[in-house]
Amino acid sequence: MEITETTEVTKALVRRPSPRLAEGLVTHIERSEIDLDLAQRQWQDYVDALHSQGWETIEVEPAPDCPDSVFVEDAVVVYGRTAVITRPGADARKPETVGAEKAVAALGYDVKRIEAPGTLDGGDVLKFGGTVWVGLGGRTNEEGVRQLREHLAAEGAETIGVPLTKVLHLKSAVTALPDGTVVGYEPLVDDPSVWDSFLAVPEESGAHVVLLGGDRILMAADAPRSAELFRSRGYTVTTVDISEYEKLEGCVTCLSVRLRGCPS
Ligand SMILES: NC(=O)NCCC[C@H](N)C(=O)O
Repeated sequence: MEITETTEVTKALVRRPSPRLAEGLVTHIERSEIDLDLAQRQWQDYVDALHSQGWETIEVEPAPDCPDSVFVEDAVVVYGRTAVITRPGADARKPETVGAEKAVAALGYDVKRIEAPGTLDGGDVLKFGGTVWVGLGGRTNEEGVRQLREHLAAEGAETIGVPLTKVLHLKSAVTALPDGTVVGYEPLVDDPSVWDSFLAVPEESGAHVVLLGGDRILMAADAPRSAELFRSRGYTVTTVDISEYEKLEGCVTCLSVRLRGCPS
């Protein structure tokens, strides 16, 4: 879709992949070999796709010693003027928050933190229409949800914990279309009845959409039938190949943090 001059420019945080990417964690799938060169090209294509859709990207300082740091969404949850620095459930990922905090503080966000014994990964946090659903699975615990609820209540959000047993993060299972319909690949969704409006998609990565503004969405290239389903509902779909990140249980959602209403 052509971007007109009147399209709102929105910002997104991204973080370039670590040279140690291949050492990233895998939990629910078998480890397979990562092609680092290809991963770097795919990351650049992802960033280029955001630019082509009118987004400005801001790079969080690289964390070369953190293999999973490219999955920047897990380190910070942004809601309105509040940025909640997470406390990732996997110890290897805890140092990633340092750079994320610098980035959001520099942008003028009101910075809050998840403190021990709370744990929370940003990939577990699905926000839509004033409600925040948080997956309670391997990475996020009840105390993490309680602290997030407290931080986001000040922004008027209602935060709800939901069960998560089949995939790494809540947003590995479900995301929301621009009209609020929650999309998920049913074999991997614990309880679709949590959402009033749920649409089953035919492919696992069809469950992952990034909202680009208006009727535009970004999704992975390996879910063509889901893309067709979204097009038939009137959405304009951009696709990116993120195969190397999927080998580490990453999705399109976790490679950026979209900053609508950024303070600066
Ligand atoms: N939000 C996300 O879906 N993040 C993906 C994180 C993948 C990484 N290998 C991890 O296990 O933490």
